[in-house]
Amino acid sequence: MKEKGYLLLENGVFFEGVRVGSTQDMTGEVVFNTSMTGYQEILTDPSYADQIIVFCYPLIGNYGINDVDGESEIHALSGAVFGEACDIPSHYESQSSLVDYLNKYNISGLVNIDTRALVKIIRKEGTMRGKIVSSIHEQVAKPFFTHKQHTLVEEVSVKSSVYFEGGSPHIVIVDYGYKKSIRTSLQAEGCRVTVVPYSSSYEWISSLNPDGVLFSNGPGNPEELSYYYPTIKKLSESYPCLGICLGHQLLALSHGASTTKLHYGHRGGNHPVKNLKTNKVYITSQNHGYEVMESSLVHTSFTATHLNVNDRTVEGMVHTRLPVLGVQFHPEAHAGPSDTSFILKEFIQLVKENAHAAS
Ligand SMILES: NC(=O)CC[C@H](N)C(=O)O
Repeated sequence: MKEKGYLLLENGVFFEGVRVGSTQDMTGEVVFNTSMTGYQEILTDPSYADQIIVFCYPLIGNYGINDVDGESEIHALSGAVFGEACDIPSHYESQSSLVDYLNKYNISGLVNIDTRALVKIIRKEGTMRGKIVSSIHEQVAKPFFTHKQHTLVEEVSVKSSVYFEGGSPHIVIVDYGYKKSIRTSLQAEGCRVTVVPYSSSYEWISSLNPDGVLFSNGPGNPEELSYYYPTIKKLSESYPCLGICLGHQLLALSHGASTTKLHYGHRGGNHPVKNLKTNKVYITSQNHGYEVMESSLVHTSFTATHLNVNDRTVEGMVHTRLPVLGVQFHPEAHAGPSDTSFILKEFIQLVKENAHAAS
């Protein structure tokens, strides 16, 4: 028997659908992703911790779930909402259906939702919290927040350092909830990689003798990590650095810039980003709810290198003196286009050049 379920929004509006996966009631920030494909990568991106993902594309699950495309072992999201979930997938790599996958990993899901109407509300009123529940009665009075003692990053970061064999250079990833594709892109370029917990000290990281440091993507408000700004700043003054998404925001904040929350965020695989030097536009993969305020970069030695063509948010920056850069989008792709994969190559080149300069 199919069990009825509801998505209740903080503004009182609710949508009725059918429960799939875990039938546990869940709360989270309701965000939408416009990607047509890449649902497995999206469901396993740790940056979605404490969020309910609404998939805009009406039919999800067509090519099933495979053994290779997960971006992390963790399923940090609070829940997922679909128009239709395909239960007869077809693909040579497919190992299970989307619904079997949601069941296996205890992910609360909801199908048969008018995602178009739902996304219209979020676009108009802005991102808000919501709940996936089995019964609507008496829900409005119950809180939309689950009180947490710790930051979301603490939930998803590695607990101790992990080393991945490879050649040169040696890159340390400071893990705020990193996507596997960031590491594998570095390894594909010949790097050896050490992934360290988000709370690692400057002394610990420098004892690993990195040639470069990469601050990863991750969930939540970057300002929750203000305690770590001095460490991040010191690392960026000592090593070539790249920040991706949350890592980009943290680099900016640690140098004195500010961040603010976007009305409904950028989550999808076709966000146009303009390189301000060349005027070239790249189609990028994105997943962020906060932005670095362009006006605040004057308090730092960073200059904006990329802007989002849709709303002019800062999508990239470079330090004027140090070999340090940040991108708000995802050069590692997965989900989404790999058109900006050269950013990772350029970072490795920067690391190599600076290693030569130092020796
Ligand atoms: N993917 C990310 O790193 C997201 C960064 C941050 N949590 C934001 O929503 O803006």
